[in-house]
Amino acid sequence: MIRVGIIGSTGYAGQEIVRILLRHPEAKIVWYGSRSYIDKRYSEVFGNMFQLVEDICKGENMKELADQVDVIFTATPQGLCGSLVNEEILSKVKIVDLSADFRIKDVDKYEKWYGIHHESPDFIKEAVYGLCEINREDVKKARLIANPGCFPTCSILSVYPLAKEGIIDMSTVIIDAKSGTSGAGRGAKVANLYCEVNESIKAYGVTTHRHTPEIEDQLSYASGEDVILNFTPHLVPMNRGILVTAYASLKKNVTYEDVKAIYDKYYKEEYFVRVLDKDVCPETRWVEGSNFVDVNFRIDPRTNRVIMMGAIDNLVKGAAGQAVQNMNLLFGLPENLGLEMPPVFP
Ligand SMILES: NC(=O)C1=CN([C@@H]2O[C@H](COP(=O)(O)OP(=O)(O)OC[C@H]3O[C@@H](n4cnc5c(N)ncnc54)[C@H](OP(=O)(O)O)[C@@H]3O)[C@@H](O)[C@H]2O)C=CC1
Ligand SMILES: CC(=O)N[C@@H](CCC(=O)OP(=O)(O)O)C(=O)O
Repeated sequence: MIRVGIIGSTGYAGQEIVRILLRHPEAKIVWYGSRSYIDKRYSEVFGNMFQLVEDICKGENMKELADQVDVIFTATPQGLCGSLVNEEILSKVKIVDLSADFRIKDVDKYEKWYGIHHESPDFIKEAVYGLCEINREDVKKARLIANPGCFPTCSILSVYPLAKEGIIDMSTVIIDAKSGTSGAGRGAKVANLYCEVNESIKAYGVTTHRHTPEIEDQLSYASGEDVILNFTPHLVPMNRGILVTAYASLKKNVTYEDVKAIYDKYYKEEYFVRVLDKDVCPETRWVEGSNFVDVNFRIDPRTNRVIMMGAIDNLVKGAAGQAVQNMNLLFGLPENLGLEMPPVFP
């Protein structure tokens, strides 16, 4: 049995790890970490866990935790995992970090986009970017996983096959994305109050969103080019879900069948990536509560562009589900163990 500690178990991403691992046959949570609810019963914080979790929330104590568990999930704000990691800890325990601290290889770029000082830059090189569909073999050998961001997960998986095969002009890529409000976390912020969000949609972080360099880096590795792109997220009045619509100019004449064959080449064997039938557009409602990524595309012959689309649940494939997928690989388990829940609807 894998012993699990979760730092940040009382946040949206952390509670989703709890929900998933309660049904995982090979994992047991032994540390429910919190900052604000220390000594409170976990089920007092989340009523859905009443009579399911009897544990009491504990403060963050990395040293003690590393002696008691096999893997630590850090579902905490940017900068925290970076301040906790060191050689002693990593020699005892594996870490799956849900924040962005180890996702961007260039520390100056990280510090510029996130506006914080990185406290353990020496470990950035070793960290593996945990997008399992692309980096599976490296994840298996890792000690420290940088769990991808929610927008990047959906954006990269939507565009990756065509970037990798070189059939799109990477200088023309535009990614338009929408997210439900759980993407912003459980902390109280005026911008996320019901009246501020309900019945409205807005773009935010236009030209400055911190997921831009993460997406650019990964699509640069895929295409072999230095990718610079436009990424514009929008906040929509729903709890969960991310929808990506990405645009790029085609470098050559291709048919539906040509492009479909490329998506199939990369994703046919991928349990969690569902390439939808012709002309079916991904919808967040069809992936909610699941670890699936639904993708599809359409060619627009009038503009010679391809439109690439994807949908995920930001808390599952965009955070906790992907983190558990990484845990499974780290411990030599089947990748989809404990993650086979179908989407919920309605
Ligand atoms: N929400 C999402 O869709 C996604 C989130 N992520 C990433 O996951 C991480 C968590 O996000 P999310 O769950 O949304 O955020 P929340 O604000 O909902 O939760 C943050 C968690 O971190 C804990 N925490 C905050 N500061 C500290 C500290 N100094 N020491 C220990 N624990 C602390 C909080 O504890 P307490 O509640 O006790 O105060 C809480 O459990 C972030 O890095 C985020 O970027 C990644 C992908 C998607
Ligand atoms: C709606 C909303 O506010 N979403 C968040 C997504 C943050 C997130 O998921 O953070 P990671 O970088 O760890 O993926 C945002 O745009 O900042």
